[in-house]
Amino acid sequence: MSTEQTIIQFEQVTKRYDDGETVLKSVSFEIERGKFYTLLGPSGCGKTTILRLIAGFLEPSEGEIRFDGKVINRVPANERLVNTVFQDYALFPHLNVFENVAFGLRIKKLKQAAVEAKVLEALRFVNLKGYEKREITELSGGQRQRVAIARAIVNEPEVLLLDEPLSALDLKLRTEMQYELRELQRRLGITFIFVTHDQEEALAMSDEIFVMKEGTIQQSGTPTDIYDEPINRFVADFIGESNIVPGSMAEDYRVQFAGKTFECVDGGLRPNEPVEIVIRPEDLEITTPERGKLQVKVDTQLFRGVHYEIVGYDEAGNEWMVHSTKKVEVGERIGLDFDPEAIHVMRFGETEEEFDKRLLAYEEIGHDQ
Ligand SMILES: Nc1ncnc2c1ncn2[C@@H]1O[C@H](COP(=O)(O)OP(=O)(O)OP(=O)(O)O)[C@@H](O)[C@H]1O
Repeated sequence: MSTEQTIIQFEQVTKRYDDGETVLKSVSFEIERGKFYTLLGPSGCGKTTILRLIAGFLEPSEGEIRFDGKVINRVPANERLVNTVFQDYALFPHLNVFENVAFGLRIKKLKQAAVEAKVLEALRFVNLKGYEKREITELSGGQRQRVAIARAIVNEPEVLLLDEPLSALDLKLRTEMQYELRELQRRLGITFIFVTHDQEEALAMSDEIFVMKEGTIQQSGTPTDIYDEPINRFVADFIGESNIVPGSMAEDYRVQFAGKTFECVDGGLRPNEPVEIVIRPEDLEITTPERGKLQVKVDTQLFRGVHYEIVGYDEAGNEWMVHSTKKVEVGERIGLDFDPEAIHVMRFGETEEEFDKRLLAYEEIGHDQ
């Protein structure tokens, strides 16, 4: 359902390239004004294709793209209120910082005074005031990145598209730029659509994440929704580390796995229905074998700085990874404790729509009782 807040809408958009390959398969979503969105997924899943469709560099094969409620399938790129920051920044090496940022304004034939005012303001926004005369070759990777952003925001777009803009930076700078970009988006108040295949980056920066696989959106939601309630194995695996083990539903609030029955908070599934269980490594607590809900033999232990990463096997042969500040011994038998809330139950083959429907129906029943 589109609302006043909706700025971009994809309705069953399919994209086939000339070689016949379908790279987007009837994708529908909505983007709201003023939020930070991330398209997250492995290489080749169609993230850049979505950005290029929004920017107007590509036309959909089927379906409709709307901007502010109007269909824009055939509106040329230069008439869209959208700007793109490319992965390689695409700066002009023969122009200095000022002229790189001014480029789009000069094409629009703005007066010199207006160009100066706008360029200086854009440079101030990205903390590059005083760098106007610098050559592009005299800048660090992070500074080039900021010039590319200034060049995009100087046109006052309503939507900024960012295609893996941090991938060329080293880890430390990348983390700094994540904060800067997030902060910049808040200050500008415009919509950012950011592409990455790095799940930590997506979790840290976004209001909403679209998790993609093979030309489809598997799940969309806030970082906590997606982390805590992944709808399937692909999403659970892609976002953070998970223990995923086979099980079956006993009844509402009770699930079986590793040969035992456990209390959980999930429901709305058929009794005996086969399911997959997700428990995050940080939700498992190490205790004695007698006190633990699960008994596990430790196979490996790695020191990861803030915690130990411990991997062991239960008697049914399931692998369990635990993040703990406790040190254990390889070969030791330990107990694992966890809250019913830590168990997340996934139904095989469930789509996002079916998942939402089930949750809603289940919550409504809960309220009536
Ligand atoms: N011009 C083109 N002609 C034919 N196929 C293309 C073209 N551009 C992209 N593709 C194919 O479309 C699919 C999706 O590509 P896309 O660039 O959208 O993926 P991506 O998720 O952005 O990947 P990456 O993270 O590697 O950039 C890929 O299989 C790719 O090979």
